[in-house]
Amino acid sequence: YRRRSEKHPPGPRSIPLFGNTHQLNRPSRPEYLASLTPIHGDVLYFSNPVLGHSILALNTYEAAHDLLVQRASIYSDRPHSTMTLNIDVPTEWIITVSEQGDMAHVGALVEKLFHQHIGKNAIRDYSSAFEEESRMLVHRLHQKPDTFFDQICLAVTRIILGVTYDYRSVQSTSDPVTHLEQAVSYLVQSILPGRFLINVIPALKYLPSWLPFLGDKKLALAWGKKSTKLAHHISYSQATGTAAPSFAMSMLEGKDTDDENIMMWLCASMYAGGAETTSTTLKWFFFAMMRYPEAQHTAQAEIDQVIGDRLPNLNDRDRLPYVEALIKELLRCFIIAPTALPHRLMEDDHYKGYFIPKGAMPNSLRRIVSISRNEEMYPNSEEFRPERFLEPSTKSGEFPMDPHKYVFGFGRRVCPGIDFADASLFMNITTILSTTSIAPPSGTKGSTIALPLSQHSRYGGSSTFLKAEKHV
Ligand code: HEM
Repeated sequence: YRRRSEKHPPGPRSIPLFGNTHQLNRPSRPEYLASLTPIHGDVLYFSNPVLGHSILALNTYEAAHDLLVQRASIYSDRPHSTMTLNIDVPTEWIITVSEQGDMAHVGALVEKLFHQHIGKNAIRDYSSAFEEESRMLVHRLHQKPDTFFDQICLAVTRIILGVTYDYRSVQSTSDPVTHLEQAVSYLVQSILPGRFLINVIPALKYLPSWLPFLGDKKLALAWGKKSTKLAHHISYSQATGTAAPSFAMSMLEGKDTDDENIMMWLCASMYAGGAETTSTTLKWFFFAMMRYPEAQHTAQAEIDQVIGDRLPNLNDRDRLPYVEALIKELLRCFIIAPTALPHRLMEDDHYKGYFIPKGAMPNSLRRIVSISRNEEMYPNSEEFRPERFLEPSTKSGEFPMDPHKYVFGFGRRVCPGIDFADASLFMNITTILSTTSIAPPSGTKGSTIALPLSQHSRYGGSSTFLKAEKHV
């Protein structure tokens, strides 16, 4: 009775009994949410009273910080996903979606081991690997510039598998290991709140998949076949990489856990969390350099002046403020995880006078994108302008917020690979810029990249990238 009489945050009109979570199940979800914000404000609520399923969209940095960071102790769970379990994703993949309750000890291990092995201090240990891989990438790019998509995937795969398993045998873009990102994309889609009916009504998994409304189950089975096939390659690489120091090796030798399943989860999470995210950001980098040649030239001039003829290394970072600003602008403009991963509220809560029930998913629906397009913080936010991070933003007199503060998520589930990703982006971008000019394919004009920034980058993500790629 209490729960019914309390007021939830505002949201669109709901259907009696069934609420309105079904309204989110549409391909144009970000656009739909954007259209609701001016009407209902920055915290939107969607619910399904019958199934006890509710989703909270947080569209400002303040709201995301207040709930996911300040109240992290109750907002750090992950929702259960029947779709994920049903697609038969091998258990190694599930760490990123594990609920805190029964997996609390794993959550603590994630924090400890990732921090220890890929945190700020540990990155220095891998500096030569980052440098070597970025140089090899440039070498391959110069030989086959038209295959840059594949070469980026190969470079990112090699560095992650190298650091994780000391597995360095992936030599070519035809090695199926470089395409594991497909499995990751299935996993990410399978946990999106409201995306699949089977996540809302788990019992549907017991019904035969030929029933007309069970498309989700059929899809899950089809995805499952593909993911399992791809994930076998991870086990293969794990079996071969044992001699030299690596993330896997130090876990095998350490005393933190002797549960091999957990070790596998943690290792696979490195790839699951780090591969597609980093490679998609690098692909957007190529796009940005073609579309904004002036930013490319300014960065190259800075590198030439500061570094001269030698190749860059991680120690050069502090002396390259424009390159640093360019990476921030890349992360801000091309949000590759626009809705991040969903969190789950572990007990009833109140925020700004509204009641939020236990189990609600304060998903980052649109929050990351909407924060990055805040006009007060980033005037002319649709423009790609690295300079904005080198000067105070005109209205507030302060420097604009560093996108690292929101692009990698919030609170206890914040991306543990943030320093790793940052080092990898810096090394690849600086090495490419110091040796290579990026231009649209010869025979075409720069203007053939017809899409204005706003149309293809607003909602980011790799699928959006693929749409943009066709136009390029
Ligand atoms: C540009 C690169 C990257 C971006 C934009 C990114 C972004 C994110 C985001 C938004 C989340 C969800 C945070 C939340 O729920 O609040 C996440 C989680 C995660 N990321 Fe990253 N990430 C990147 C690179 C990496 C790398 C390089 C690794 C590892 C080597 C990694 C490992 C992970 C893991 C394991 C999680 C799950 C953490 C958990 O559930 O507790 N990520 N990342």
